[in-house]
Amino acid sequence: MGMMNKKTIEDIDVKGKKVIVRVDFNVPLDENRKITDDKRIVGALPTIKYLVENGAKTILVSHLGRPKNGFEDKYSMKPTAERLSELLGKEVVMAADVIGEDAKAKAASLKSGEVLMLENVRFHKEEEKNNADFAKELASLAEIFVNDAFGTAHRAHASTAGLADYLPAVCGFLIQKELNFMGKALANPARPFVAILGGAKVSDKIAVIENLIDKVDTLIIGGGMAYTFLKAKGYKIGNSICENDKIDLAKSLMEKAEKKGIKLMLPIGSIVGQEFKNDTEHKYVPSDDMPDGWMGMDIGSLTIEKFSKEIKKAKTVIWNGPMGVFEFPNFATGTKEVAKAVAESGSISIVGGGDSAAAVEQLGFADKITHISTGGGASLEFLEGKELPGIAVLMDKNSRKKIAAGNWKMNKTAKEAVEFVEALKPRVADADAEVVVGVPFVCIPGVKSAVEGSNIKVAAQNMHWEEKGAFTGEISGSMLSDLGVDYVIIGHSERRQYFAETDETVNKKAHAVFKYGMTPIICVGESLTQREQGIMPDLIRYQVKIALLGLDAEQVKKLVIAYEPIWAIGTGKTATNEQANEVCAIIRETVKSLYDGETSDSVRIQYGGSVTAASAGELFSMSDIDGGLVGGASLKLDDFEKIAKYNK
Ligand SMILES: Nc1ncnc2c1ncn2[C@@H]1O[C@H](COP(=O)(O)OP(=O)(O)OP(=O)(O)O)[C@@H](O)[C@H]1O
Ligand SMILES: O=C(O)[C@H](O)COP(=O)(O)O
Repeated sequence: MGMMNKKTIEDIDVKGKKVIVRVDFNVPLDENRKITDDKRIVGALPTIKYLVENGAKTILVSHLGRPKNGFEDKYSMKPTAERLSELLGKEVVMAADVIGEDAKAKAASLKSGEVLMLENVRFHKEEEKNNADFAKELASLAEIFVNDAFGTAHRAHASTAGLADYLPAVCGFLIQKELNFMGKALANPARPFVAILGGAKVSDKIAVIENLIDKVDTLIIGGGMAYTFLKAKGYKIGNSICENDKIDLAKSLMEKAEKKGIKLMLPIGSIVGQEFKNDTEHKYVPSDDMPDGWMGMDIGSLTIEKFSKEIKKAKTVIWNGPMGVFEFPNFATGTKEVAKAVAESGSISIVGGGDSAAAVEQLGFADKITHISTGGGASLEFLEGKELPGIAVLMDKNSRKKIAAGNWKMNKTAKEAVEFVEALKPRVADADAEVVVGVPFVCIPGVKSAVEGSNIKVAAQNMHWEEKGAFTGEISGSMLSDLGVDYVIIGHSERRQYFAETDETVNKKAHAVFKYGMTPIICVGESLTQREQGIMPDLIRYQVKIALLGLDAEQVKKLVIAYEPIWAIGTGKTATNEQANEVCAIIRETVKSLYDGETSDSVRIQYGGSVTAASAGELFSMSDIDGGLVGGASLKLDDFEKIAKYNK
């Protein structure tokens, strides 16, 4: 999940800021240094245009080719700057160096909305060494680092990873797209999930197979690596490409697939040739009758039919590696037909890898593929489940720990409360969410000692803001903190409705809760009438603003805000996931407008209102919902356990 929840350029304020963007402008050039394929420059346009339109001072950095001796004109980024200028319809300033005086001067004089292209970052050998001083020099040109070069994200170089040691790091739209599609396909695929692996050698794709075999429903294996598997099954494979030292591995992978009920499909026949060249004599042979002196160079028509049938049933397809020696026209049919099947499957289709991507593009299927990865090796390593350095260094979007807080309201005697939490402890010991029980005052001492040493926190359901005095029936902060209370729920709609709680008293209480070393859970929410009148957004913003008045950013980062639509409390009527998330997002946006992005990213916002064991999982996975304030369901062991373990 970590690899997918990364901050993007939309999560950071770029206006007026110097933003260094690692792009992948490693484009092919002909002998006259003319760009023969500008798709990588085109691919970076959404990010660059966003930065220009949002007033950033954009500094682009990329490598081109493999320069070995410092500056060489043939590796200059100049042609890419000129092409980008044409595509943007505006000037792109070209620096004469990377971290030299010219680059520094031009970066310093950039105005909002302008774009500067640095020279080839690989003119400095420190780039690929990820030399810290070099990364620091490069970082000194800017205030924010955006990585939008997925193709080099598997490399820990200064411009792809080192910059993040000195600058806040987010991703651009290209990398965001890679993470969304490939990350989601691997983490939570629509099923049936079919992976198609091909290419030359098993050794190139072992890690992918081992990572995918636990995730897929069907694994289709073609290309050269299929023959190692066929040999492992006891078939003769003639002169077909084979890695004899991988036979046992192939056997164990097939056994594992069998045990896990994964369908592992191999060619049932091949187009074989006598020599490894296009115009060699070739014919069809079934896999169980491969003659000596011949080598498998493509999958046969029956296999194409079998693979295509399986692909057409898929809801998610990942494909890496051609089905045959695709670069020879006589042996390209298998790859073409598989590309066609993937394009026509209507599945969420992801194609990674140089040849596979080339196949779908050359065949005109590119627009029917959901996502064609821009990275060859990078997408392979992503599919292997590896952490890519250029992604790992980016700031996490949402590292907020979910919180499952029970609000028992006026329920359970002190004895019943202790019995309940004693039973609850083992059930939630391995919960990923923070577990809190909001108990009546009289239960606090007993519950506090019962939960000692466990992961269960204790909340009070209210508190007075004064330290002490003539407030009959009230409880002060010092009394609660003396009992070791962790959280205090304030501003609950029932207290607003029955006990004259106001936004102003909520604010006073919030300050008092912090004063005594505890953390407030501040409730806000609208009535059905207010929602129907369309005043909910302004009301929520108002309630949040008054509640937080005078609190500093550090305090707000710690506290919890609970969105509780009054019409959903105790009614069995839960807000939809979208409704709940929409309001939580309004609350987060309000916090951002009052403080800053870091504070709004840190504050936890939970939903309350008829949360159940069944609804918690999806609710808590919404982007702006960080857990739940749970009434009725928190009084039932099974339900509250399931809510606390929302993701298991
Ligand atoms: N039956 C076969 N026998 C020998 N070589 C094969 C066979 N089928 C495919 N190949 C070779 O596989 C190579 C491509 O494999 P590779 O794994 O690089 O695919 P890819 O899609 O480019 O993936 P990536 O970009 O991730 O490396 C081609 O050069 C092709 O000749
Ligand atoms: O504080 C609460 O938990 C809310 O009032 C929700 O109560 P409910 O889950 O019983 O609707």
